[in-house]
Amino acid sequence: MSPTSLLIDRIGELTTNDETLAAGGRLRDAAVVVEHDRIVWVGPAERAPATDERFDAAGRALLPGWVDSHTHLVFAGDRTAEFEARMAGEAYAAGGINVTVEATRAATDAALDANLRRLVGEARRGGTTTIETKTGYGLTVADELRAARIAGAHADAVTFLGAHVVPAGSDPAAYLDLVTGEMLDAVAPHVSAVDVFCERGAFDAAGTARVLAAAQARGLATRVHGNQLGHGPGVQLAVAHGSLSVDHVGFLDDTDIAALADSWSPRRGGSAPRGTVATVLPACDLSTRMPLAPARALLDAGVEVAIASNGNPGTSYTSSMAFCVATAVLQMGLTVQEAVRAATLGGAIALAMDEDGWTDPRGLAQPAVGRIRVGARADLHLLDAPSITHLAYRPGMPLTAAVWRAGGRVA
Ligand SMILES: N=CN[C@@H](CCC(=O)O)C(=O)O
Ligand SMILES: [Zn+2]
Repeated sequence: MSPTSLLIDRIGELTTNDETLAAGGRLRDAAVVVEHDRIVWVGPAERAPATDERFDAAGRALLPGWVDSHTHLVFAGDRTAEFEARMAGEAYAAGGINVTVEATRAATDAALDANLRRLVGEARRGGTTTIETKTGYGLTVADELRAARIAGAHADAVTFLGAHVVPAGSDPAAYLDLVTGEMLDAVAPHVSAVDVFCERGAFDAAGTARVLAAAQARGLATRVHGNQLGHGPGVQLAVAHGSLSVDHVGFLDDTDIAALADSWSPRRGGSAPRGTVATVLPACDLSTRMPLAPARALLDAGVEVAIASNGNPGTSYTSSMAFCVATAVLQMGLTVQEAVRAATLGGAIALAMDEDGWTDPRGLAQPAVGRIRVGARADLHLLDAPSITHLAYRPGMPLTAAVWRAGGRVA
């Protein structure tokens, strides 16, 4: 029996993120053919091959599904009161994390699983087809292990964030020993990367370096939450350790931007085979009333930038990548094309997952998502709009018309 093939045609504007297909990666009056979970043909609609099924895009815009490379969705409880206090003028502090830790530890496996399923479902309905999520609200060996297992049932990539904060009542030195030893050993088989919150009130430079080294010793990729609440050593440590991404990047000086840019320069020194992605989190910047990360300056310097939701109950309770893209355009000075690329291919480069879902700790895997081209996973997002420009031109409007993930319709 021949495989079922689906033709999506009459695409008014196709954003591919593939410069080899067209200048700027955009095609007009295009078509895409999907077989099973893969894209098998991309080109002008009038040359499309015959297929078993057809979907009429009716002149609307098609783009890759969002790749949300930074979320914290294994949690229980909510932090409405903290948010209200912040909107009344209180500053965000890392300590609020412990409120969610307490609620998460008290929750049943079933409750955590149901909440994660709900949030991933919300994300999918908004066009997200690849999602990373982190542990980090358990902070005991058993609770982190359970978070990693539950995360693995719903997310495409799972990151260990035992080094989120030192849990209330723990000795900082003993906790760092635990995170880099027994906890990491327990969680390692269930995660593809290790993250650390390098910030005042969380982990300092020495602690961060220890976490990154321990992860690398176990062959795991690394990421850093860096420069979120003030200037700090997070960006420099991430680059020095060859981390796949450093996320938040709100407070950067020229040397931070230069270090990130150098990491992507073909002339760079050091042993890391590729650069560190700067992941900006616009919804978080707004929700914490922090300055928006300098995404424009990062792009201008030649840094690979990703946009992610940072979905979590404390600093960014949203999974809307469309909102993040609109904010990046309207407030951070990106063009719509730059923002869409950062929220799709940028995230895929940050995750560095190959087609089997394996994360290359050195970041050299060719991402199977984030692009519309032959061989890519068929993760497609149809807008109820003629172009991606409408994502920023009509901010806040429900523009997702259809979503396919690995060839299957999910919204
Ligand atoms: N910065 C550290 N972690 C999260 C916040 C977690 C929380 O406040 O619950 C973040 O990325 O913003
Ligand atoms: Zn985060």
